[in-house]
Amino acid sequence: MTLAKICGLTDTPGLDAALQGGADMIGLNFFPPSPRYLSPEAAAALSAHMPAQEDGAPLRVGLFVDATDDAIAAVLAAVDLDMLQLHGEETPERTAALRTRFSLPVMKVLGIATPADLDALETYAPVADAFLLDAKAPPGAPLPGGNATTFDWSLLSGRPIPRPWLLAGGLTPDNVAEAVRATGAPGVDVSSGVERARGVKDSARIAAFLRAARGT
Ligand SMILES: O=C(O)c1ccccc1N[C@@H]1O[C@H](COP(=O)(O)O)[C@@H](O)[C@H]1O
Repeated sequence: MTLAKICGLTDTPGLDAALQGGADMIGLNFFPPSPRYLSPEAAAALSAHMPAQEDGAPLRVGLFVDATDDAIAAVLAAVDLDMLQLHGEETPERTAALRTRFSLPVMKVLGIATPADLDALETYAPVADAFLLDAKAPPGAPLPGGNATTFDWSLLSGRPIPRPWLLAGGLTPDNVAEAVRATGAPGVDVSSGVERARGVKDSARIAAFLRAARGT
């Protein structure tokens, strides 16, 4: 079954929809410019609504963009995370250092627009536990992700991905089944596509996305 991550949750109705729909991972956004940003305290309050890990809770993934060690440490002092999502320009060396420093698995994000962008898979494979393949942010976009932009999925065809991976970028309840069919992605990640306004999650769209992803 296709794994599903709901990213950028900010409130309990959205979290409840993700839990009830059987999300495998939830994303907490710690990039201050994002409309989905959570302070460490807000993330801790939201996380308190999650069931215990032994009761089958989804993995809590912390999204960071070129964050300092201190910023990540401040988050981890407030809320338990199961994985770090690195959505910035973190080098392989920085990725390895964060993985070691915080003893957490790391999902490195690669922005994809051309076949050459996939060459980074080999560079990061020794230091990343998983990959997230997202559309490269359009020029002038205010954020490096969360822009509701798809990329040309055919770029992935015939390209082995050397770690577990999620497909992201412009996914919605309406296109996720086709995205999985076209790419063979073992998992999918969504933020904008399950919102009713920028940064505001919609429970019905979360449920529909998870149904559609599950059906694949
Ligand atoms: O969602 C954000 O605000 C965000 C900010 C900075 C970096 C990444 C962000 N979101 C991630 O972007 C992808 C795709 O999002 P979308 O579904 O196209 O909106 C997803 O991995 C989010 O985790």
